[in-house]
Amino acid sequence: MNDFIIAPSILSADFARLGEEVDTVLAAGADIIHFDVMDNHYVPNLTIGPMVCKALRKHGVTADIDVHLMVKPVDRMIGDFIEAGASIITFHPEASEHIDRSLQMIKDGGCKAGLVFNPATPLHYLKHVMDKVDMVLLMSVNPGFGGQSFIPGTLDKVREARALIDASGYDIRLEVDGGVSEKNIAEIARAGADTFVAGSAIFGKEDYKAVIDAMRKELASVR
Ligand SMILES: O=C(CO)[C@@H](O)[C@H](O)COP(=O)(O)O
Ligand SMILES: [Fe+2]
Repeated sequence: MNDFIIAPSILSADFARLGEEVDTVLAAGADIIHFDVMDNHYVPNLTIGPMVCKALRKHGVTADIDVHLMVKPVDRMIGDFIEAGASIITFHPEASEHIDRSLQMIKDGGCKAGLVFNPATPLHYLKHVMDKVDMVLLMSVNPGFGGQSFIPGTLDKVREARALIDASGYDIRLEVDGGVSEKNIAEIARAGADTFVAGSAIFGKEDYKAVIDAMRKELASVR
């Protein structure tokens, strides 16, 4: 895997042509696919579930699928996504009654596990589970919709999370999700992120490769 990972969010893809959209964005240079699951309960929107993940695998997608669960309760969905071919499963700690158990269920299923922090959710949920976390996902918008503006205060939180991860000694990726584009990706990387979700910035343009290339060019100036 590259040092920096670009993870297009298929929330902004054309769902009527999802398999083709995923093939196109991977051929354009994306590293992994970000898969947003919303339940109209934890967040005020409703999207896609394990059947769609499974359908993408059946379609022939071999890239990692990064499942971002915005559902409550969390645990009921974990087994279904493991079975559907998820590679990484992240969830919001406030949406789980037993964070350690949810993380362990994901790990036991052979997937990478992660916690997602909304803009106002404190990082202290990480403290006792760092050994079970492969990914920290910082939301730079409030979850529920694509196409929102990046909340600038996220940059301080990225720095704080980077310091915690480095001090832990564990191999944990730091992902940022919401309002990421070629215009701010370098600044987010400089703050310490290594994995970048971008939905509307990529799928909102005609030429996905041009956007991903522009993002890589920006990232090349960072490290
Ligand atoms: O999880 C979410 C939204 O809740 C995201 O993954 C969005 O899909 C990102 O979309 P853009 O802000 O990049 O358009
Ligand atoms: Fe997401």
